[in-house]
Amino acid sequence: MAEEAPTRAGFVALIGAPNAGKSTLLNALVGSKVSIVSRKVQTTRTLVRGIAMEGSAQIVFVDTPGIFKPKRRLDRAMVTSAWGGAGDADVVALLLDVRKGVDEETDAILEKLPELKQPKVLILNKIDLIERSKLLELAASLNARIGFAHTFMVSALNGDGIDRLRAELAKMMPEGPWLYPEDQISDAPLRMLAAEITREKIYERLHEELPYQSTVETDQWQQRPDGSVRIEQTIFVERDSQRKIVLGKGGQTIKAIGQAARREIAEIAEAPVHLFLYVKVRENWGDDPERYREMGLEFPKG
Ligand SMILES: Nc1nc2c(ncn2[C@@H]2O[C@H](COP(=O)(O)OP(=O)(O)OP(=O)(O)O)[C@@H](O)[C@H]2O)c(=O)[nH]1
Repeated sequence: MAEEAPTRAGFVALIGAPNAGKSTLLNALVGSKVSIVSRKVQTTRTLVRGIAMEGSAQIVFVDTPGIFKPKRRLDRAMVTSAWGGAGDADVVALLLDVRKGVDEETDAILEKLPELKQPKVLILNKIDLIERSKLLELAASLNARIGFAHTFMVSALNGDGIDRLRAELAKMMPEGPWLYPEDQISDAPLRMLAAEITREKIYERLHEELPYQSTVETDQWQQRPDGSVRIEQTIFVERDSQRKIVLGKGGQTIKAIGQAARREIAEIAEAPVHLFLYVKVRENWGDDPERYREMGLEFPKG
């Protein structure tokens, strides 16, 4: 039997200011439509943005929104955990628009980067827009400031440097089994985003009664022959009293949550959506470190 290369899999936290070209880069790296993870949904937690395959390696790109200019109260409260999300990743990648250079926000990010222990890489994007001498100058000055393991110069728009970037990131992934089954790679970001949208709708309506006490999982994402999508999600709460709050009187609350979520999910899915929501009590939810990890939150120790 021929010896196969060991499988590798890991997370790359992609940090980039708005308009640095994250969506364009992910589309180029992943080769499927991931830009659906739109500007509109300003979520706060670590989000899977796309999954790239390179040989036997699986590279899961996660986004840590909220690091740049946290505006909303919840966002501000969660910035620490957004950084925590970056801390969980195997590689932290800083994406920079070379034409824009280092502005105030990026400067603040650069200040914080050394606190993260894992390898960091610098991705200089939009190299099609500036002169080579300026590009090299920028690369040199950033490398003098932070010990980047690699510096990549790419144009996400025309594809320059993308194959090399993907190949090098693959080598940085730890050996281990893939994190996502192959047949879910293309819709994993959508599943997660849909869960995030529903969670956001719950938060909008119930944050006083249910601060951070629910999670949402997308159990089913099924394309139907008529072009619509059937989605089933489970909302997990800690106690039966919370389940009643989520359901509301005569099911009014969950109905409203479902309607609002369905509208937004249909936009990202670009298809009519049938959304089915279930509410379940998960006992001792708060004691399960795995749940915290899934949300990109650190498990409170001690
Ligand atoms: N010239 C040039 N333009 C680029 C390049 N990459 C991205 N852009 C453009 O930069 C703009 C912002 O790109 P997006 O991919 O939407 O960037 P983003 O705002 O970081 O993505 P989100 O995080 O999803 O909001 C778009 O107009 C892109 O076409 C590049 O390599 N060269």
